Formats: sequence, structure tokens, C-alpha cells
Amino acid sequence: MNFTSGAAVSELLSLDHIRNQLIRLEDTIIFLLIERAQFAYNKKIYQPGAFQDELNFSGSWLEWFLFEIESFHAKARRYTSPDEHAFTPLDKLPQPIIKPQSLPSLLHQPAAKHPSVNVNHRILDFYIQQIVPGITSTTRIAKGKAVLEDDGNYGSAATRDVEVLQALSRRIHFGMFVSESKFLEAPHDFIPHILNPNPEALAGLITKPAVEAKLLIRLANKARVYGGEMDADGKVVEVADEEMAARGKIDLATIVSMYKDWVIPLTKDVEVDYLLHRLDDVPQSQIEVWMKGKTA
Ligand SMILES: C=C(O[C@@H]1C=C(C(=O)O)C=C[C@H]1O)C(=O)O
Repeated sequence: MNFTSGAAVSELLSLDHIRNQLIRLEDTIIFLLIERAQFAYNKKIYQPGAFQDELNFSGSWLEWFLFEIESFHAKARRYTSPDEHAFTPLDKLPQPIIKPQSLPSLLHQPAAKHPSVNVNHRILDFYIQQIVPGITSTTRIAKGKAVLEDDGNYGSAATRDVEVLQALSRRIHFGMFVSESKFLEAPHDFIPHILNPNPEALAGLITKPAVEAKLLIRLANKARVYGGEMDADGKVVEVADEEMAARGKIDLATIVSMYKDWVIPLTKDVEVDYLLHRLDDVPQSQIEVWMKGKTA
């Protein structure tokens, strides 16, 4: 997110505006998961070396897809933007073939670019270990028989995986904008726990249980509606949640637990890690101004 939208910084960094973008990303992620769920688990594409002979690449089929796609995006300067994070280590990607955009970022660059803020390796792990098996699970019994474990659609499945991973990465790293917004709203609350690093105290300041609770209810309702079926006449086909999973469109439990157990906790880790580096390269004079602004 940068100044191209022309909106004022105060609007772009308002918590409501940022939260609305997070809500919008729920739709994107649910629909992309529905697309991935149309293919079998295809476990082989996540196994490092399973295509060693064909690819001459030591990683997995999916990691090869990520490398090739992110190499193209890197040439188009995608990763010069502080809010874009690659899954492939940057030193393995080509340099941009056009100059980085000269637009000022809404984020504090030293914090946004700090390696600890990039959690893509953790996103890839939970996605492969927990999410893909969940949404393509053989417990979805379609017409009385276990669904296929491997349908050979390795290219389609990996293409969908990359789309989901990039959407999850964008959503989770949006935590940087949330933190910048919360920090600028009350810098004096955060500064003592940054100068004397206290991740637990920072986590307590950024955590909003009511927002999280509403999100999980909204997410289940969205997944139920988006994963629903209509007959040829456009009439909604009412099915129980369990039946929906069996029909193979999407598994509601997996989507809700993904946010509860992974997306929200990782977003908060990004928020805290960003805050821990929010004062990097900030002059002492500015810190004093922020602390003076403290309400009596
Ligand atoms: C994103 C925010 O920060 C935290 C993370 C949330 C999430 O990942 O959905 C929701 C509320 C907060 O606990 C926020 O305050 O909106």
C-alpha cells in the first residue's frame, strides 16, 4: 500500500481503512482455497527432491514454482516494495530490470525490511502441513468413496497453491500497517517496551479479542455462503456443514481453524516484530517529542 491511491496518509493509515482491507482479503483467501480444493492433495509436489531428475532443482515442485514465479515478479521490481515479501530468499532472485518506484512508503522502512518481520517460511510450513491436507482431505467422502489422493494435476495444484500463499502472505504482513497505525496513534504506549524490548507487553497492546471474535464468526458465515451450492434454477441447495465438506467444495472447519490457529497469531507476530524495530534509525529527538506528547 503506498501513495499511488492519492488518499491522505491519515486515511490510508486509519485502523478502520486497514481493517476493511483485511476483511476484503478474507474473500480472496476463501475463494482461492475453494479453487485449490478442486484438485487432489498431490502430496508429491511438496516433497523436496521428488522431481529432482525432471527439474534439476533440489527443492520441492512447489518451491520450484515459487522460485520461477517470484523470479519473474522480482524482475518487475515487486520485492523492492517494503510491503511485499518473497518466499524465495531474495539473494536467489534476479535484480529488477526497472528502477524501484520512488513513492514514499507508509511504513518505517528499517522495521518493514527487517528479516524478522518476514514470516513467509512459517506460512509455507503451516500451509503445507495443515491447510492443504485439510481442504483436500480424504475424509471428504464423495459419493461413498475416498477422494483421490493424487490426480496428477501437479501444475494446476501448484499454481493454486502459489495464489493462496501470496494472498496469505499479503494478509499476514498487513500486520505492519496495523502496527504503524497503532504506534502513531499512541507512540508513548509502545516506546518503553521497544527501548527495553518486551514482546509480551507489545502483544498485549496490539491484541483486540473482540475484533478477533467477530472475524471468526464472519469467516464461518462467508465460507458457508461462498462454499454453498445452487441448483440449475439458481435455488440455494441447503446442506449441513459436514455435507459441504463431503461435496468437496470447501471444508469450513479448516478455514476457521486456519485463521484462529495460524493467520491471526502470525499477523500478531508480524505486528510485534515490526514494533520491536519501529525505533531503528529514529533520532532521539523524535523519540523525545513522542514521549512529550504523552497525555499527563
Ligand atoms: C489486525 C489487528 O491486530 C490484531 C490481529 C488481528 C487479526 O489478525 O485479525 C485482529 C485483532 C488484533 O488482535 C487489528 O487490531 O485489527
